[in-house]
Amino acid sequence: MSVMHVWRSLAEIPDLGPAVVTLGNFDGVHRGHQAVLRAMVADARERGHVALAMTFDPHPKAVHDPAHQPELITGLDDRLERLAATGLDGVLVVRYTLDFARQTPEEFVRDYLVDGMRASCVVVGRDTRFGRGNAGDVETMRALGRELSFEVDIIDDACAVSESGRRWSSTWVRELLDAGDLPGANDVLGCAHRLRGTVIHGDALGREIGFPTANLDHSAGMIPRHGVYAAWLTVLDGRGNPRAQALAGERMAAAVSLGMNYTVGGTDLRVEAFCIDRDGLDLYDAEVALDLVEWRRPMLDFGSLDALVAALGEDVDWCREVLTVRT
Ligand SMILES: Cc1cc2nc3c(=O)[nH]c(=O)nc-3n(C[C@H](O)[C@H](O)[C@H](O)COP(=O)(O)O)c2cc1C
Ligand SMILES: Nc1ncnc2c1ncn2[C@@H]1O[C@H](COP(=O)(O)OP(=O)(O)O)[C@@H](O)[C@H]1O
Repeated sequence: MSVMHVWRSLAEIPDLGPAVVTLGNFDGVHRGHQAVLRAMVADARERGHVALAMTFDPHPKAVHDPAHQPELITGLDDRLERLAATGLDGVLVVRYTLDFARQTPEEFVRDYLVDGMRASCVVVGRDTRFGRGNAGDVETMRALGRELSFEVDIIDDACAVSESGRRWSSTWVRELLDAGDLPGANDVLGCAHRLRGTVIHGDALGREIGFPTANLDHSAGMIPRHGVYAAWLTVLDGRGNPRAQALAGERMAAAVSLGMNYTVGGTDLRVEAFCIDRDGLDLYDAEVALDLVEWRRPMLDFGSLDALVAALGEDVDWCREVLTVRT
């Protein structure tokens, strides 16, 4: 598989010939997104054109309405990784600003889609909106296509609906994550929900009670319902820690605790992972990913460390079993 290009500005895009182009936030790159993108890639291949997408960072809502911006399902790194898996040839990441949003629909289409990305065909949903004040819609795109000589392909609704009849959507994924329904969320996502972060120092109590936990300085991935989860921990980058780097890419079974450590008087959100059957790890400073598999129970105040330790033993047994079944 060829590597997907990632461009941060129009000026970086080389001439790759005519392109089938789509645009969107692609939050989570869920199965609806994947279906559309795969169909588009297949169509581009048939035409002998390249398949390109435009995506926005930050999320437009974060710029227009910061008070109501949604927590993104993944950070940009995971969005790009998942976009690459659909076979796209390139992605333009547009730095979304109020200035960018001020372009008229025509300016945007001419400068970005036609001159910048060389669109021979633009793929959009029925409810697409673009340009200043969201003035552009499907009809605007069709009219601009006639004027500027590109086709407009409206996404087939069949692509957008799951077997249950509900439309695939980022909102659906967020609802499932809020409910702690990880098998459900992972099904809509088409892959495990991933949290990313750097391993930092906690209170150094874990090693005393026999359950050392890698504490994450959480940097990306929507925080789902608090509680205990079975998960896979992967070291993405040792970041100067050679012992962690030696484990890079290896998936380790983990019991994850996500929330307030009430038993020890905790009042802030902690994201911690105990790697099962792995003694003597050193993960400090590494960038790690947690792929969440299943929620077990809420965070509790056990009243004593002894009771907490007993519960952790049971949690770990449960996680070991869940992760053996779901490889
Ligand atoms: C699987 C698992 C479940 C946990 N559940 C709880 C819990 O229900 N309540 C709680 O107060 N702390 C819970 N913890 C967090 C511990 O309190 C925490 O790991 C311990 O205080 C050590 O923290 P440290 O890494 O900062 O040293 C859990 C930890 C793990 C690994
Ligand atoms: N099985 C393991 N799972 C997770 N971390 C481990 C494990 N074994 C050793 N470690 C190391 O121990 C650290 C956690 O120990 P802990 O006493 O909880 O300290 P802290 O409070 O700083 O997290 C982790 O950051 C990691 O480097």
